[in-house]
Amino acid sequence: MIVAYDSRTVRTAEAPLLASGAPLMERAAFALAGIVAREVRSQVGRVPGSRVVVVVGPGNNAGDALFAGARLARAGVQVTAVLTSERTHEEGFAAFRAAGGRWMSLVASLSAPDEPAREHGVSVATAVGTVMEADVVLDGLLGLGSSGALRGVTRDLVGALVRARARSEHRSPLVVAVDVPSGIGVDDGSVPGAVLPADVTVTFGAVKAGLLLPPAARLAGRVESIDIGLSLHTADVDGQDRPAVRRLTAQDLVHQRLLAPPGADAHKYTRGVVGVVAGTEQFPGAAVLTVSGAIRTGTGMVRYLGARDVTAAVLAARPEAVPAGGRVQAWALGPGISTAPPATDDATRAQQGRIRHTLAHATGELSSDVVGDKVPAVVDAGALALLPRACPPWVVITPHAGELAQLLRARGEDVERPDVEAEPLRWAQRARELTGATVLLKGEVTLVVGPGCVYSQADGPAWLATAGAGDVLTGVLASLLAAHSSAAVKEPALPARLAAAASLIHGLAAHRANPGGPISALDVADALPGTIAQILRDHASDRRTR
Ligand SMILES: NC(=O)C1=CN([C@@H]2O[C@H](COP(=O)(O)OP(=O)(O)OC[C@H]3O[C@@H](n4cnc5c(N)ncnc54)[C@H](OP(=O)(O)O)[C@@H]3O)[C@@H](O)[C@H]2O)[C@@H](O)CC1
Ligand SMILES: [K+]
Repeated sequence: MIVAYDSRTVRTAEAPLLASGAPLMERAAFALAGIVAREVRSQVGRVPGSRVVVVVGPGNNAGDALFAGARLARAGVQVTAVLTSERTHEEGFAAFRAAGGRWMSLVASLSAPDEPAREHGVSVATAVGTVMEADVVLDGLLGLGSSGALRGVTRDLVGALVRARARSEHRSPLVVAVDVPSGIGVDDGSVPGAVLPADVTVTFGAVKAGLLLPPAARLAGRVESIDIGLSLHTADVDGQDRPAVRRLTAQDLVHQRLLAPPGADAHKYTRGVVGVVAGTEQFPGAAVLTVSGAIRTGTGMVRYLGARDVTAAVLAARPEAVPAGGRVQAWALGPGISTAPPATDDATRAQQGRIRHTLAHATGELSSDVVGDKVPAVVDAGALALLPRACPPWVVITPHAGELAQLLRARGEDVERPDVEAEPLRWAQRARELTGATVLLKGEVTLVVGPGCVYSQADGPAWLATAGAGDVLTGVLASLLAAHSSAAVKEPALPARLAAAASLIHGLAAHRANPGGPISALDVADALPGTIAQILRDHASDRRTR
């Protein structure tokens, strides 16, 4: 599992070490210089004689970059620092100059106003020209201390660099962000203004939440986390150093038994029975995809409920499906059903009626003596408008940004799709507060918000943004919830973990369906069995040796 922390937690963990004189910045700069040297070597084949520019701001983030720059200069790299502020990290700057680093400043005076240096007050255009000739640029403008959009000359420089890189047809330097890409919301992953997109982010002590959260996550490139000696816990317990964001890996699916091969005494109810209410004559494919997603994830049995023609389509594609009600351990509700009640046709009205009835039982809203009535449910597409006012966490809603905005508006929030896209964490958390449900917000990076936990999964290729892919995900998630049905009702955070697991499996299946090329939703469903077999093969042995 990858875990990420907010800035307050990281600073709290740093404080005692700094007080005892632990050389945190030296450790950070040492590791940073090593990674930059490796990147330079892979870019230009050698380290001495290569060109690196460090762009630096006023604080300790600049200190990391300048000390790393000093190390690189001593290794024979031509290093130039571009200063953007009247003050910078003094010791770092002194070490950098002592190592032979060159520098220029965008401000007219740098702590010594009378010093006649031609490097003072250079134009943004001059700085951009220098950066664009480099092999690697280090973004050491701002780190944990950043607040809001970049301001002043820092904003001008970053804006000009973004434009120069977009214009440059041939080469532009590889960007290594120091701790975080400067200007992102370190804690919430927001992107309030211009940010220089990084190819690599070298982050110190712990991954910062904003590096995993959309939309900033896509500006971080590959994230390399450097251990500088902070001790932070990853456990699921309340406390100051609880992770702000988690990301599951394939290994977690096996180690946490989210995926497990059936035991010798397994039968369909131990493997889980999924009930699907999806599809109408207008959108029969959604029913096929949802049912396929559940069956191909290894569920014990799928019951399908819908109109006769849609049932025929489901059975033609998946003869294993059972076209009748009965005991169900998790529901998949809503794909292929119109999102705008009241429905104008009988078939949609019938499906909506089934969904209302199912949700009333599954959530425990209708008191019932029937054992196993309270069961997890995935609420997608057309079922979102039918969500009860208050839900337990074993109801998992799976909207995309537009659907989430619609659901929030129906609950009195003034929010549109672009607002959700700009601050997905904020709005997913708001939806959880307002509904009580676990929220899986689909996107390039999928967010899952459950009670006291946030997961961020970025596993699928961009090709996965295709019609029907969400229907398959609904089936995958219902299958996992059915396999853990009673635990998911008892443990409030388990549905969120299973939702993150479903997103991960779905993303990996998309890669497997056609590596590097176009995929259809049914291809993703068909790739699920092989993907799951691969995950179990790859990680079963390391589980045994733990
Ligand atoms: N402590 C240690 O030993 C270790 C620290 N480490 C490193 O230190 C980094 C944190 O350093 P930090 O706290 O000095 O903050 P940092 O982000 O460099 O500068 C903040 C200053 O920027 C300014 N500013 C803020 N927002 C702005 C904006 N939007 N636009 C423009 N300017 C803005 C604001 O200055 P002001 O504008 O108020 O003058 C503020 O004071 C951390 O990320 C890691 O890299 C690691 O090496 C581990 C060991
Ligand atoms: K930075």
